[in-house]
Amino acid sequence: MSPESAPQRTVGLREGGPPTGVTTAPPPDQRDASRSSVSALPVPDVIATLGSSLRGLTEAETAVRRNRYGPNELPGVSRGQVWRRLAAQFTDLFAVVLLVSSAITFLAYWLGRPRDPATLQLALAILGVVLLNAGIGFAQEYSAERTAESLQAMVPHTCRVLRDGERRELPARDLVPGDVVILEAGDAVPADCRLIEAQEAAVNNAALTGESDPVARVAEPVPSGPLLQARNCVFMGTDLVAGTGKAVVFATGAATEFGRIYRLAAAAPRQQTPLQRQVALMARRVAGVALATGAVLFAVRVPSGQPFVDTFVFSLGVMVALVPEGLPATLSVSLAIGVRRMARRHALVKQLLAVEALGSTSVICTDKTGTLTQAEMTVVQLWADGVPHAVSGVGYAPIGEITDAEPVRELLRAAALCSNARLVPPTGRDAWRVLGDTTEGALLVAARKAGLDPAEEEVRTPRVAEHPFDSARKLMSTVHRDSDGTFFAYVKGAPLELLARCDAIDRSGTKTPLSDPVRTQVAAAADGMAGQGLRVLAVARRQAADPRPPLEDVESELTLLGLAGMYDPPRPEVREAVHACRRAGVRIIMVTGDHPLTAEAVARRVGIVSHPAPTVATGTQLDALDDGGLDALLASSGELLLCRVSPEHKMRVVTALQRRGEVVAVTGDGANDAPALKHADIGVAMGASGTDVAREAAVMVLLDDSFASITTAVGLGRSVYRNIRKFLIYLFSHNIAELVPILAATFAGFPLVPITAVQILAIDLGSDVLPALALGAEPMEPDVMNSPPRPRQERLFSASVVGRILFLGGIQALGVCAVFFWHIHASGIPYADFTKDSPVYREAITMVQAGIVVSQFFNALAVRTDRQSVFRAGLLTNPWLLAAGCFGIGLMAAISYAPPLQAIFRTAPLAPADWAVLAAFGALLLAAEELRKWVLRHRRTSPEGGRR
Ligand SMILES: Nc1ncnc2c1ncn2[C@@H]1O[C@H](COP(=O)(O)OP(=O)(O)OP(=O)(O)O)[C@@H](O)[C@H]1O
Repeated sequence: MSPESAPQRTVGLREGGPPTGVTTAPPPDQRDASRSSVSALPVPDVIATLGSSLRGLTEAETAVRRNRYGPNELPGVSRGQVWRRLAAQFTDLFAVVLLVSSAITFLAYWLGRPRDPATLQLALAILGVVLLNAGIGFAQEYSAERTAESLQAMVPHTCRVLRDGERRELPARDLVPGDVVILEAGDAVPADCRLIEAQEAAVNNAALTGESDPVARVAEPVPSGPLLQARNCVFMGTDLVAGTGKAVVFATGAATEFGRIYRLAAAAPRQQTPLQRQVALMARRVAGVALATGAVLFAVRVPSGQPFVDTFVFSLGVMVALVPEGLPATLSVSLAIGVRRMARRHALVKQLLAVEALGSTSVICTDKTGTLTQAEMTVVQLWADGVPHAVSGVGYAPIGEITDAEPVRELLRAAALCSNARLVPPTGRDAWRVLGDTTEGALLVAARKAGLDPAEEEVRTPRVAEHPFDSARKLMSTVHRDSDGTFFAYVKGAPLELLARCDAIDRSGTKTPLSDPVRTQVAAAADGMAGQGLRVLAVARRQAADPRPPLEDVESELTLLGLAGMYDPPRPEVREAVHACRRAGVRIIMVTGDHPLTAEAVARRVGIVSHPAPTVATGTQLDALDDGGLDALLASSGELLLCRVSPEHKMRVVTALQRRGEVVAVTGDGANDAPALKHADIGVAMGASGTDVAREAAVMVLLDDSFASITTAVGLGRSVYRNIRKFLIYLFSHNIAELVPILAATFAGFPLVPITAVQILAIDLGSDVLPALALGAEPMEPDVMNSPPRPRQERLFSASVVGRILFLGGIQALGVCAVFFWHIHASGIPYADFTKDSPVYREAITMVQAGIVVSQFFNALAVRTDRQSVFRAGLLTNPWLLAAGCFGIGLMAAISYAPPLQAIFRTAPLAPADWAVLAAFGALLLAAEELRKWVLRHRRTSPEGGRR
């Protein structure tokens, strides 16, 4: 190969990085060809192809390549996004409306003759609102994103590299194709590499394949085939779990296999959550109403001879008053509180709005192993030579009783040889551990209980080839060289799948043809174990003609050695969580790769199944159904188990459920679960055992992997939604109290406004914010899981919510109109004689502002319950709310009495009798609400459907 052609081939091995204009990426077929040739070429040729050498690259060459291929980073973590996110805060509809209003007000101030400082104040105040909201929104999103980033930080920060023949430690992002990296057990692989040296190397490919069993790696060339299966390649995001090696990098950053999956997952559009949709809709409507009202007022006042600029600023002020400024911040803070509460209960939510979607979750599709069970397998039953044998002992400690019958020993010897897990003895006070797949770990434990030493067996009959486990085939096989030079293949896997590939059975060491009655007997033995909730594996053997037989040859004409049944205890907390879901009308569908009988037994143990005959469908049955059939299956039964399914089935089921209008939460741990996780309303990944690709695709990560944490999160999600509804009613009702007096004054021909825009902003951003936040942080109500999930179509602004806003806002508006006009009329001054500085006018507008603040205090108490009396719920149960209300009244008192604030707000000091009148109005509001709730409680049905 000529040196000039080398870099060209290298480019062909990656897709990311900035274009150079020197060499272009070859077409996909050539690219794929060069990718697979990486594994097929002898070491010297690979190194030459990649334009490198055994001494690594030179510094000069790496500089050129870094420029050409860019840093070895996954897309999406670049800092540039931060600015885009910040800018996005200003493009939301609230922000745009407010920014335009502020700009126009500035213009009005500038053009005004004389310039009115009140106009400038208003412009600045509106701008302040936008900046404040954007700042809060950005800070929250950014911190949530940082959490997500740190979760997926699996690409190592540093790595050891040979450069100019010297060993160096470098940031992993500096790696380029052609670099030679040095790997040791425990290292995360920093890029996609071809091994050029390997001593006993094994990797854990869980991040890419979802299978956590360590697989052996070699440096020799292997036949071309799927790159991910090449035994001489190691990939970014995976770990070297044993041995050492040197490897030459052939793909970095986005061009790696991990990068490809990552990009695929990122490309699938994330579903909008119900609240996102509703808030967007509401924002549009409110902005529309605000604009229309401003325009109407302008149109009414200009012909009546009011100064043009004044009228314009006044109309704008009303418009701004109508936009609920505090809403976005309150909404995010309330959701953030939900996120924090969930994190405390082991559920880490990556997106704020997912908190609320959790609250409307109507179906949870859950895995079995690890989520419902403890993922701690113990072989408790064996079946060999036609006889069942019990195994005693618990956990991974190889202590327990087992028969020493030869067929059992041979069964366990084969199972142990065909395993990649490792058993780690306790160090200090911790227990025995399994490194790798727990199913295989359990088999190793059983082998040791039978007196076998798996390591010794491996030395006596070394492994020469392996066909790793995959959940579609449900089998794994290895080929070994026996001491006499013959080759044997050992295969283990799901009983039915394996039995179909057997034509003989081992009878006391003799190969006997597998007759149909014996086949039935084996299947019955497997079903018997599965029926007890055991995970069952069959083990078989065959002699192999050569050391590397193709898969079809290895996994055919096998001799069955027996069955192993392992118990995985249910998580103790799951039963109660399942019960809570039942009460809450949340359907649970178990989706598992395991045997239907095992699945059913486990489902019964944790309470998912109580019916004598639940609906059980296998992956094969799902394949036979068209979309209509699948819809019918999902509609037909409450208790449904989907068994022997693949991640593709999971995706299909999620889509079908969503078609039926369900809000679906789905769990997943493998990389190939990513599409289903992304597509679901709530993708739930496992924090302890899942892959990072799954964690990236999911919106929620369970730190403890337990199903119970999903249920808790659903409860908290519901509670957040209720709280959001409370503060929406609270915030919107006072908007009516602000708007109605303005309209009343306009239509009554009063020349001035009963409340100024700056006063309104003081309410919206001063006295109202803290009570709204306190409402958003109300503790979870005990009955939150007693009602069915909110229908997906249910509007946040349902008829009952809008009705309540109008009811509460109407009473407030009546009150403030009454105090305003009573003040004005009691003075006896004609309307036309009022100016902005008339003392009576200043008193009247102070009364209006204070009237709203005081009635909002009572309003906050009233909205805490839907139907129940607030006195029964306890007036003091949310002390933050009382404190926040008192703060608001204190702030209002300062605005009324402190001279500097009086100057800004044009207010006047109120007399004690004035406060008493306002308090009486507030109490009236609370009494009216109590009456409404009483009527509601004594009617048989209510739109709130039995809630508090
Ligand atoms: N390491 C393994 N080697 C061989 N066969 C295995 C191995 N692990 C599992 N099996 C077999 O394949 C079947 C399916 O396993 P798989 O891991 O795909 O299920 P799963 O979806 O992860 O199950 P769960 O829902 O319990 O998490 C098992 O029932 C078992 O019979």
